[in-house]
Order: sequence, then structure tokens, then C-alpha cells
Amino acid sequence: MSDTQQLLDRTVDAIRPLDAESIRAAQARLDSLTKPPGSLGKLEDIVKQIAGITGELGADLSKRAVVVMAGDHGVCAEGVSAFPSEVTPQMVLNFLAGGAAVNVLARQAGADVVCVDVGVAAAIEHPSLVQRKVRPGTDNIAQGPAMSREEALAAIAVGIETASELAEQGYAMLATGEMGIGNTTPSAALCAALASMTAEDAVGLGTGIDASRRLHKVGVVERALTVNAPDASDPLGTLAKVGGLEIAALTGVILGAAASRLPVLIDGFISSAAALVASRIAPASAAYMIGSHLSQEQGHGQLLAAIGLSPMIHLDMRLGEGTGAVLGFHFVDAAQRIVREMATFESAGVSRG
Ligand SMILES: Cc1cc2ncn([C@H]3O[C@H](COP(=O)(O)O)[C@@H](O)[C@H]3O)c2cc1C
Ligand SMILES: O=C(O)c1cccnc1
Repeated sequence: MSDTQQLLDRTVDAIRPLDAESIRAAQARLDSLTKPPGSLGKLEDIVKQIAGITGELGADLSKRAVVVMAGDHGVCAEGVSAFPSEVTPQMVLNFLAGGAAVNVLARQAGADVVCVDVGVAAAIEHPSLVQRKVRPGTDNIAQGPAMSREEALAAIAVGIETASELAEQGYAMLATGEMGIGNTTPSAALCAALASMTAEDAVGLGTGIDASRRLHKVGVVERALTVNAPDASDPLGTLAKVGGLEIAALTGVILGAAASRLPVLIDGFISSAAALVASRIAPASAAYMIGSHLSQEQGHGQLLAAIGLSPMIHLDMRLGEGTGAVLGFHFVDAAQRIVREMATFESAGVSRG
């Protein structure tokens, strides 16, 4: 068995269920606070989930990072995006210079941005770029597999190692982000292959194609499914056939975060496709995921539902990069602050119903 397969198997084995006793203690604490039971809605769910993950109530999650995985897509040759592949390395340099939307929103949320080249088609030189290129872009999924099974495992390993290194450095919470022109196409193919969605349901406008180009993109996804015949009972093989390098690496980040008992905020359509693969490889990993926003990308709602996630915010965003996920950090902070600072019925002298 290959080293990367062993790393994946070890990581999956290390993912434990959440701590039921800590969840019970969080529920009891929440019910003692000066509010009708359950009235803080999803904030209460987050408090319980974080307690179950960390084993403590109101844990300090201030050291956090968004991992931006970058890779290119052979399927861009089919004309599925409004932008050319050159934008992928150009945006990577923008991330490294601190000028992209995710950098601004990460600063707002006190998060570091970690940018990893796992499969950009061009060579990028920058001292802050994590160089982990598995191969320079995928092959065209409309004609054959995106990559080999071994390459998919290698990209997953990059993500697992990134998450476990961040955990060792004391990061307490992660978010997923990506950059890869064309990547809404393999993401839609993964939805169709693993979540029983039709290509028509799963394909959206991505960076802003028009309605007729979207119909063409639906046909490209259908061709990718016919040509590759992915098997839903083999999520790794499906990822290799119709996925992408940055998607595979994000699958690894999510599995690695779960194995290290770190909460992981899931961004938009592409990150959620990676989360879908993670949940199919290791169902226990879903308990460590926190849905962030509902992307405008068609199919994101159905995709989140297939993983069992529900979004916290609806801001009509459709960018990716991790922008929605880092905004989600603010709501996790708010939830943790509630459980740390709110008065109880007893301490405030408020009568219970
Ligand atoms: C300037 C620019 C910045 C971006 N940041 C994220 N994306 C987003 O758009 C791409 C997916 O859409 P499609 O499948 O239609 O190509 C991904 O790179 C995603 O991260 C961007 C796209 C552009 C053009
Ligand atoms: O939801 C996303 O992640 C998304 C949607 C459109 C384009 N890029 C990313």
C-alpha cells in the first residue's frame, strides 16, 4: 500500500465522534442562561458542536487560519469559465500580496491566510507560497480522468499534512478556501456523482457565464460523467476521475482538521464539493464541519443538504477563496462569547418560566 493511502487510512481512523458529555454540559449551561431555551438558534448549535469537538466550554479559538488551495483545470479547454486559467496564478500572487477579498475578510476576522500551490499550471515563485504541486493542472474531465488515483491521494495528503502542521502550530480553527479557474465544473460533476444531483441542478454560472454557456457547461459535466463513469461507492476514485487537485487537497484539510479535533468552516460551492468527498470517505468528519454561507452558485443549497450542513449566512456571495468561511468565524466568536459571558437565571436573579 502506498504511503499516501496509509496516511489517508490513519487519518480516517483517527477521526473520533464528538464528546457526548461535553455536548450535554454545553446544553445544560445554555439552558441556564437568561433566555428562553433554544432562542439563540444556530449559535447554540455552534456552542454545542465546538464543545463536543474541543471537550471544553467556550474554548479559545482565536488562532485561526484559512487554507487557500490552488490548482488548475484541463476542462477549461471546453470554455466553461468566463475567465482564462492565467487568472489562477495571478490571483495566487494577489493572495500572497494581501490584496484579495479573502485577505481583507481574514484580517477582519483575525485569521491568517495560508496559500498552497497543489496544482497550478504555471510556476509561481514567492517566499510565502507553500509549494506542494502534485502536477501542473488536471487533464480535461470531458475526455478522461482528471488525474490518477495516486495523484488524488497525493493531493489529499498535502491537505492532511497542512491541517496537522497548523494544528501543531496551535491553530484552533480552520477555514477552507480555493482558487482555480474552472473549478465549479468538477465541483458540479462531484455533486452529480456523489450526491445524486443532476448536472442541470448542479451547474451554475461560476465566475459569470451567460445562460447559453451554462447550458454548454451542463453538457460538459454530462460528458465527464459518461466518459469517466464514476462509482459513488468509491469516493476517492470519483475524486480522481472528475475532481480537481485543490478540491482533493481541501478534502485532505477537512479530514486532517477532524483528525486533529479542529472545527473547520466550509466555504462555498467548491469547498462544499470537497466536504462532500470528505463526508463520503469518512462520515464521522461531518461532525467537525461548520457550514458558513449559502453561495449564489446554483446547487450549493442541495450540496450542503447532502452533507447535512446548513449555512449561517446568506449574503448573495459567489466568490469562493474562503470568503464566506472566514465570515463564519465571526459567528463562531459570537457563539463562544455568549457561553462565556452571559448571565445565568441564578446570577442575574431572573425567574424561570
Ligand atoms: C478574479 C477572480 C478571483 C476569484 N477568486 C475566486 N474565484 C472563483 O472563481 C473560480 C470558479 O469559477 P469558474 O468555474 O467559473 O471559473 C475559482 O477560481 C473560484 O475560486 C475567482 C475568479 C476570478 C475571475
Ligand atoms: O461558491 C463558490 O465557492 C463559488 C461560486 C462561484 C464562483 N466561484 C466560487
